[in-house]
Amino acid sequence: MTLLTQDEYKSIAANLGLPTGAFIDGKFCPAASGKTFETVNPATGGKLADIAACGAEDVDVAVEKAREAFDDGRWSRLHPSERKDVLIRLAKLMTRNAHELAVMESLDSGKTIYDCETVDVPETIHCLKWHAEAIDKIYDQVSPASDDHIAMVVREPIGVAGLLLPWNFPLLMLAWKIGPALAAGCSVVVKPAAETTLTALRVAELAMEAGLPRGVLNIVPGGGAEVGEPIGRHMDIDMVSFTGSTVTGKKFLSYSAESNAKEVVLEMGGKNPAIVMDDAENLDRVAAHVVNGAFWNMGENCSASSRLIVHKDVKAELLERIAHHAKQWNVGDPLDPETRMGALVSRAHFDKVCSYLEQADNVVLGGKAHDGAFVEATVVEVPGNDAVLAREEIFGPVLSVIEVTGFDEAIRIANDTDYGLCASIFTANVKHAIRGARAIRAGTVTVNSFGEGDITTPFGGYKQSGFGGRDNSVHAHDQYTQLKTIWIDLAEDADEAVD
Ligand SMILES: NC(=O)C1=CN([C@@H]2O[C@H](COP(=O)(O)OP(=O)(O)OC[C@H]3O[C@@H](n4cnc5c(N)ncnc54)[C@H](O)[C@@H]3O)[C@@H](O)[C@H]2O)C=CC1
Ligand code: BAL
Repeated sequence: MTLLTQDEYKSIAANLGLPTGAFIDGKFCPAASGKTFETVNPATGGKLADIAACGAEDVDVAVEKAREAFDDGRWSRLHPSERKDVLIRLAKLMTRNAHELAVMESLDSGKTIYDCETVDVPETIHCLKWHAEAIDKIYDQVSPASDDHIAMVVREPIGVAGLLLPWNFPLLMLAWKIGPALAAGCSVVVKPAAETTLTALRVAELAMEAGLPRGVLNIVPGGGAEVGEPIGRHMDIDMVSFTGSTVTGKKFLSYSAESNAKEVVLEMGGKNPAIVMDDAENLDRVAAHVVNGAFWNMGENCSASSRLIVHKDVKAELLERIAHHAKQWNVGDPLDPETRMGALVSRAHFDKVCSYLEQADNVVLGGKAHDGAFVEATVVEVPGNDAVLAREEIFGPVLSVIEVTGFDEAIRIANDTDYGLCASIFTANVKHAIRGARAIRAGTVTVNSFGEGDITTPFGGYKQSGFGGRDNSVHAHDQYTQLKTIWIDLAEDADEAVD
């Protein structure tokens, strides 16, 4: 991806046509109530657009249209390779409109244009392509039944899926959900986070241009109580896949139990440890990974390494090197391609992060907040793992440092959390690396690096970080399909028939 100049990005921003309606049955429409809500650029506080503020009535229409599309087979019963072709056309259209999508994403969320151009947009496109390419290569099975029977085990699309998105990776989380759901043949009703609705609406428009039949992809903007809960409680939605906070995620279990027992997949919060042992090689490289893990996307990342669990013998040197690397994470105008840390997503979230900064007694680095929802890369030493800053998901650029004296203590502290999304361990000792990776109760453990794996590896959490399934990889496909057994009797006579 070739980056443009700040002026060129500003010019794209000034000329953007922003989508503002709900997207239902292949077209934009106002909310049934006629209400709208403002979406703002968190870096400036300026209004970007008034978006349709939908409610339960709009969810009902979107589900009805999604169900119609699913039942008549206009998408669900296409040959998988035909679905693949449409999704690949969508990926190509997104590539053609990549700068526009990146600018829209940056304006709406405060993310840096650098990340939008180099990560969010290309990974979104890659994700859609990957699931499209996979779909005609995942085979059904014939079970090893006796000579008198043949049994087929087939995967069918689950039906209408409700997809609930967070604001920290608006495009990428859309792709993580619609990629496998649409490839599998489902119809979907998407609720973007109210803070970041624009790019999902634009993708829906591009999907129509790519040839996706109407009714298959519906986007219903609005608030959690107004749109999210009606999706969770809807009697004609077959499953929901949610990414967001643990508090809200858990509500979907009640919604499901109190409605139609729909399947629920939850990808929730994290308080992810980065363990650095005294034998870790190349502390400079380790520091670069720790800084990237803690501050990338302003720490607004469920997999952010927000707890540094470091051996006392290397702590001083590591903190020095962290300070050196953190200086490169400059705060600035998100549309400047040199900026590495943009604005937090909203004034409300900024206030929440600032309230944590106020509780920090021993700030080693940063600690300052600036108007326009900007927070510096911050490192805080905490007295132990019981400190609020070590336990709660801050979702901002704040790294809490906990000192330990040995491997077993490091693992115990790493696991002393309600969460279990990701973890990393830095050590040259192969036994510690493997024992640590096995002992840490988290869905992804990286060794000598920070990361989430990639599209080929499943992503999701243990404990209160996840429930019911995984995003990414072929396993994501499981969420959006169900298994059916077709049992065929081949017996010739009555005796064999009842065996
Ligand atoms: N793990 C993750 O990826 C994310 C974690 N968070 C954490 O959550 C905190 C709060 O951020 P929020 O935006 O409020 O996250 P949230 O978890 O409340 O929002 C996620 C999605 O759920 C919807 N929602 C909210 N309340 C709902 C309800 N009662 N019923 C149904 N749907 C509902 C939202 O509109 C949004 O689309 C953040 O400070 C951060 O700590 C936020 C976003 C992503
Ligand atoms: N890091 C991808 C998932 C999330 O932050 O919500």
